Amino acid sequence: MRSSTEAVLADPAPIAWRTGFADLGPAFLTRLQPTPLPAPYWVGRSAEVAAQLGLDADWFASDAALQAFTGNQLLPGSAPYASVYSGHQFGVWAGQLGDGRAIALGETAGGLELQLKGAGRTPYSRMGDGRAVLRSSIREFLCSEAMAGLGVATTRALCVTGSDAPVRRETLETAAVVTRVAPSFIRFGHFEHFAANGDHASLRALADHVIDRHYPACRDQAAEFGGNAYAALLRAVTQRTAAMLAQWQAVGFCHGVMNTDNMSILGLTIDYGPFQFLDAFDPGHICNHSDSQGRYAFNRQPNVAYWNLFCLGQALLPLIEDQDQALAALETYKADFPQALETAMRAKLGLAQPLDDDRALIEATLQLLARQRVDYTIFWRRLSGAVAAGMALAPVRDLFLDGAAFDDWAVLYQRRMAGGDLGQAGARMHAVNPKFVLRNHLAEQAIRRAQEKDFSEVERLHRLLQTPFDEHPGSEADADFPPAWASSIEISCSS
Ligand SMILES: Nc1ncnc2c1ncn2[C@@H]1O[C@H](COP(=O)(O)OP(=O)(O)OP(=O)(O)O)[C@@H](O)[C@H]1O
Ligand SMILES: [Mg+2]
Repeated sequence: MRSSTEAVLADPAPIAWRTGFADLGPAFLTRLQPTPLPAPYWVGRSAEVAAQLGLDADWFASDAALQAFTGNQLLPGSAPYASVYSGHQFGVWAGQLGDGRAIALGETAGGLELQLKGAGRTPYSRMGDGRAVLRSSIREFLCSEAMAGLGVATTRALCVTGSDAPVRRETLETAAVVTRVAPSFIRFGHFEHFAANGDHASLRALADHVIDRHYPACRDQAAEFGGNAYAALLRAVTQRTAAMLAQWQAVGFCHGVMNTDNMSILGLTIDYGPFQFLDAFDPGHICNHSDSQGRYAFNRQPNVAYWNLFCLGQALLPLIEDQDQALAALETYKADFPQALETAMRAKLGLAQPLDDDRALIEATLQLLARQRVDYTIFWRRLSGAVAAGMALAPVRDLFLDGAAFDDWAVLYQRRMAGGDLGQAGARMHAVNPKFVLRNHLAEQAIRRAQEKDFSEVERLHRLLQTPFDEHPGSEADADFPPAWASSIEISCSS
């Protein structure tokens, strides 16, 4: 390892860069270098993300790549920076935050930003050490890629590297760096920052950048909002956020820290901290051990997203100028989210053509699952198999303690499915109801092995979760109920 990040890798440059967010200037970011970590090693790598970036496979396996993605050597042409944002945390204005441990390497010519999470202190670190621990980095890597495999809008993870450098949390842990990839890492909090400071010129520059780069159609849609493209932007972000929330709720994903600084302007899932995929279906489940009030409980997520969008709307108001236009843009959430969720749930049930009563059937299904705390993922997968086998519901019924309640529901479901092609319905259901999700205990097993320097479980899970709708014979244990010890796993904001 070289002692300084000033050292530049030899040609040929593995990545072509273009200017992007960084062009907005010093009000938005601070140029700086990642802080090196000693003797890094690979923990996990995504060939799929590497291919999206057009990385040469041999180079991606090289020591040069290992050093670059740990922040130990600069990639040619990269000009790293950390950006400033603010935000509301747990419903309270938190003031200035910013990339306290994420350092952007820049934007590729293909329009993807690369960011090292855990690459050292920045001017926005406040009391933090700028680092991320191996445990949370593995969770972020695996979950980003698992969400992509599920078809959920998300930032991606190229790789994780580790180092034996100690990092203090509740106990002494070791450092790791996740290389994240997304078209943009701009958050609602970036807008809130400039609005709160009354810096409307920067606010406008940021909004124009986001429209030009990511939402060009908003210029045309401005006509619907009295010529105001920023109101069209607010509506577009609202629509994407509604779509993302419907995906989360349908797949049983609990984010855990839906602060406005963790809301992507592109409607991507960002910041994999105390997240959890539901095991037993408990609508009020709180996955973040630090969330004592349950603000971010599973069933509150859709409303929190709307609350967060409202904060974004407030921040954009100096540009939108007309409060009614802003409210009209936000209003779309109230129709879009339920509509998107209903579509997703109908697909999970295998219903091809929508009928008026579907909403009632969906509600009855979720209430039944909630009352009996049935495992969410296993229920849907077994139901898919049961339908494919011609309504052979016995294995699904086995999941319920109160069989009579299941039978009552089954009458409704069978009536709804009558006359349809069950083979086709089952096939459709298998394509939307995953067999595998990154349950906490699976991540935990991979983490424990990785802490012993055995990264095979990270690799195995990563591969499995890329195609979570496939059967993967031999991986039955990964699709099974969580073991008893899983309920004792405590996931907090500490990472
Ligand atoms: N160890 C740390 N050192 C410095 N800053 C930190 C650290 N942990 C969190 N922060 C900062 O605290 C704020 C809130 O943290 P939060 O947990 O939401 O984000 P994060 O996990 O660091 O990163 P991201 O949102 O980029 O995934 C952010 O400004 C973040 O950069
Ligand atoms: Mg965050």
